[in-house]
Amino acid sequence: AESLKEAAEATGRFMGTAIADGRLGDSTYTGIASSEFSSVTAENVMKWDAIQPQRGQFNLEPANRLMDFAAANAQQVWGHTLVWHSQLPGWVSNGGFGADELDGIIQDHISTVVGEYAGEIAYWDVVNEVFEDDGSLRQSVFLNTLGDGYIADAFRYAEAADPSAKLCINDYSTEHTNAKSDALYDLVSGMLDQGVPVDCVGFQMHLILDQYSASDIQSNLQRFADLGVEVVITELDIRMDMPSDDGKLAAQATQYADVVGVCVAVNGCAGVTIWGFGDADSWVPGTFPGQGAALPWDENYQPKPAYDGILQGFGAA
Ligand SMILES: OC[C@H]1CNC[C@@H](O)[C@@H]1O[C@@H]1O[C@H](CO)[C@@H](O[C@@H]2O[C@H](CO)[C@@H](O[C@@H]3O[C@H](CO)[C@@H](O)[C@H](O)[C@H]3O)[C@H](O)[C@H]2O)[C@H](O)[C@H]1O
Repeated sequence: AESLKEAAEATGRFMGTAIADGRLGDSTYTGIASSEFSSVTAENVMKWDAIQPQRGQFNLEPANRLMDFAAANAQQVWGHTLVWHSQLPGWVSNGGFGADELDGIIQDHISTVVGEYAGEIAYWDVVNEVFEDDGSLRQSVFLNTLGDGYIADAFRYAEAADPSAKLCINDYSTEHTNAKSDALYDLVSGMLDQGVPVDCVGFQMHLILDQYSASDIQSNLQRFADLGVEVVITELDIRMDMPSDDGKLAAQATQYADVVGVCVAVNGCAGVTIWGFGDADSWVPGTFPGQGAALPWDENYQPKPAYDGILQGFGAA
């Protein structure tokens, strides 16, 4: 295979990346983004604080830039994200709205944003990170004002706005079998029983070098796929303690191969998206001081051993 997207395509899957809006004017960046990936996710510009910064004021230009880029490169677009406790503008998080008004605000946000791109965005992260690591529902203005019904309602609003889009619930630290993935499993199977239009489950997979079990990740994802929903790896990166060295980079390549290989082994795993592709654009160093080098291209957009690891995971190297 000449590229990651071709390797993925050969297995009937997509290969995606998060796109940093600020890089779309950089030809080295866009060269890789257009040639290696068949799917793109907005890293930030489709989040509530960016797309509806003030009530009723929708800022679509940055999102449209991504839509235009994807259209020009025949790429699928993954919408990220509609209802999330983080990157929420103050007018929502501190609005002090009653239940009916907040419910209306969520419905208006979803119908406007999803409606704007109806038929153009293939997948949406409808709700993001609704659980705490212990499996309890995360405290948020949504849960505290509306109760847990806000989750199913968000899916119904998205379905009404674009029946053609696949609607996903997305979270992190759910790749292994644990209290959080068990709670997610119970929520998804419960919603399916109630006829809530959940089409897919996104596993972010912000992993740490050498801290994973491929066999456990595989059986965990398979149990979700056995519910009849698609499973997707949505934000993959594998961070290491800096400085990196040849041994760590080789281990990282093996870990990328194993994780991508899990997606290939799981019937119902639709694709893999990495959370950016160049270490210079990664969120990791800013959030985890002393850690980094999490992505398949280095600071100078040169491919790392991890690039071949991903090809290997798709059975192309
Ligand atoms: O945290 C990693 C993942 C976890 N899963 C959900 C997924 O959405 C999340 O992505 C990360 O989500 C983070 C916020 O939670 C993003 O970080 C934000 O990214 C934004 C856009 O670049 C930053 O906002 C800019 O900040 C600048 C200086 O502070 C301002 O000048 C800009 O106006 C402002 O847009 C925020 O500070 C920064 O916190 C990361 O880029 C993004 O990679």
